[in-house]
Amino acid sequence: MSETDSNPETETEAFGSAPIDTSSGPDTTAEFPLQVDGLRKSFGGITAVDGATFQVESGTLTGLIGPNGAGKSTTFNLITGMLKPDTGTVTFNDEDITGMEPHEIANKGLVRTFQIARELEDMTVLENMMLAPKHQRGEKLWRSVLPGVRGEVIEQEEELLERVWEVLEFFEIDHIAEEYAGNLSGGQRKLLEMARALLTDPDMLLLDEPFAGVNPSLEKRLLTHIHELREQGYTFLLVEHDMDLIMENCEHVIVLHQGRVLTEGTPADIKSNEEVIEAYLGGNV
Ligand SMILES: Nc1ncnc2c1ncn2[C@@H]1O[C@H](COP(=O)(O)OP(=O)(O)OP(=O)(O)O)[C@@H](O)[C@H]1O
Repeated sequence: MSETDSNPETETEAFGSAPIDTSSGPDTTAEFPLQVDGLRKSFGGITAVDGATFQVESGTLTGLIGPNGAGKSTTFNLITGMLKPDTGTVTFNDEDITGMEPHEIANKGLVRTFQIARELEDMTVLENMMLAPKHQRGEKLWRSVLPGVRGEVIEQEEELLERVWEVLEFFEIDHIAEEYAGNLSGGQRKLLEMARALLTDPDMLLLDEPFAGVNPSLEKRLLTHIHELREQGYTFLLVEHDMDLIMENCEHVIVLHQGRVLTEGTPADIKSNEEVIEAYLGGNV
């Protein structure tokens, strides 16, 4: 068992991550890269998402909240192509992406973090990074392997490796590059998940409860990285149950209730909104 796994205190090291090369950062120009319009999805008799309409402004950390069963996960799955909507549209960077496959949507720069799959637990952090799905846009890192151009392939691998280390350093997990993913603590896994997502050169990241099971010091570190990336122009949509965390970190909050947007606004607006309080208490709105 690794030192980092057995001793969570090692996660409390000081902040100060390496700067990341923004030349491969987001290149979106849309003011509202993500637009969701009239999204609806039913499962048998249950309408999970019922006409959700909202948009996310570029370069913001926007929170998507709502009581249990409000439709947050289903909305995420509809946006990222894991589910197809019954009606409604999802637009990303001014392109209609409704009904596209998850990998096509990821290739467009809209990426969600994924838990480290079981089969990746027996691989090191570095191997996990090397196996992360690569972005095809601009073919920056991962052009197809053409027979007879060995030099070019080696060059691309070196380029990828350089980028991998850059991202590992940014998330301050370069020192555990040789550690097996299965030995990581909950928080370190989350950092690796986000590092893998960043390697795909996204414009926008969808984070579904990224702080679940994360100790407070690593939570702070994750948040620091998210804010740094946001300042570099990345856009975030965050589903999170911890209301204090949402209120302290998001500049805009969208409240889902019974599959549709109940209200949205600044954290201060949301905190004092009677309808929101009632929705969370289970009252009728
Ligand atoms: N695959 C499915 N089949 C049947 N019902 C589903 C399915 N997925 C979601 N639902 C139902 O749709 C509604 C919305 O669920 P969803 O998971 O999207 O809400 P949520 O806001 O993410 O909830 P939570 O905060 O509890 O995770 C719930 O009533 C849920 O039971």
